[in-house]
Amino acid sequence: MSYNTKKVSIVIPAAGMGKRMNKDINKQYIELKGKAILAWTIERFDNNKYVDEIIIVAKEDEIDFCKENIIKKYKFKKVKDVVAGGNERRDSVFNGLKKVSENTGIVLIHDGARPFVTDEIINDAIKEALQNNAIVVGVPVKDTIKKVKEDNTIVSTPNRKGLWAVQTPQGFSYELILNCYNRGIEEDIEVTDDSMLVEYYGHSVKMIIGSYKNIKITTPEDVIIGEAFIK
Ligand SMILES: Nc1ccn([C@@H]2O[C@H](COP(=O)(O)OP(=O)(O)OP(=O)(O)O)[C@@H](O)[C@H]2O)c(=O)n1
Ligand SMILES: C[C@](O)(CO)[C@H](O)COP(=O)(O)O
Repeated sequence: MSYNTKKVSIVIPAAGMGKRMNKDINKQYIELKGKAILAWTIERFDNNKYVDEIIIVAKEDEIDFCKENIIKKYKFKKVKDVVAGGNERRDSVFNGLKKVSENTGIVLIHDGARPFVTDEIINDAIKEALQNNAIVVGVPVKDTIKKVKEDNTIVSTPNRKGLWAVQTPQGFSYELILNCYNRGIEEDIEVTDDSMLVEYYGHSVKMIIGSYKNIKITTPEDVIIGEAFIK
């Protein structure tokens, strides 16, 4: 599949500190069933028939380790480059976007810490991004969500009906996401995902269904869960 005969590129931010994991190794390199989390994640995209290139964003001091122990070890074919990340996820994604080939049509941005993404979700994200220019993957929340003040006083309880837990991949036309990132970084807009920036600049973004298994490995409990259903 191509976007008007243009490429489908993937940016995988994997340059975080993993502070909430509270381990002495970066969570991307924790192994599930003997394989690093980041390797599982990259493999999903390297094996996808529509993906043309992959850009990995790693911590500056982990680039060589990543190249040797992940990219070379697992013989990934589509990884074009491993670039240095930044202080925030936003900065890391921007560094990755700048390395994407110019003739790219669609970019999917996917957390390195989400190794459970399926080929079906990837295909759906590419297809929907082709049609809608901007999409995010998510699932309807299962718990009641409350807005709480710093003194733990409950402010409000939004209607659960319209609330979704957002995941990745998040997919965009390359021109759109690069333009929003150029502006957002320049204006120092703080975001926790990529879609926020596209929404901030007034563009419509479509939600598509992901999977409750497409979790982000964030805290130690997630490793226990992940070990159970990685495959
Ligand atoms: N400066 C950063 C921060 C995060 N990420 C990546 O973005 C994804 C989602 O971020 P998160 O789960 O928050 O990772 P960390 O920031 O490492 O976690 P923590 O907040 O616990 O430190 C991860 O794959 C992480 O490696 C990144 O590339 N660059
Ligand atoms: C992008 C994301 O995974 C969507 O849920 C999430 O916002 C990343 O947040 P983090 O704090 O960088 O893990």
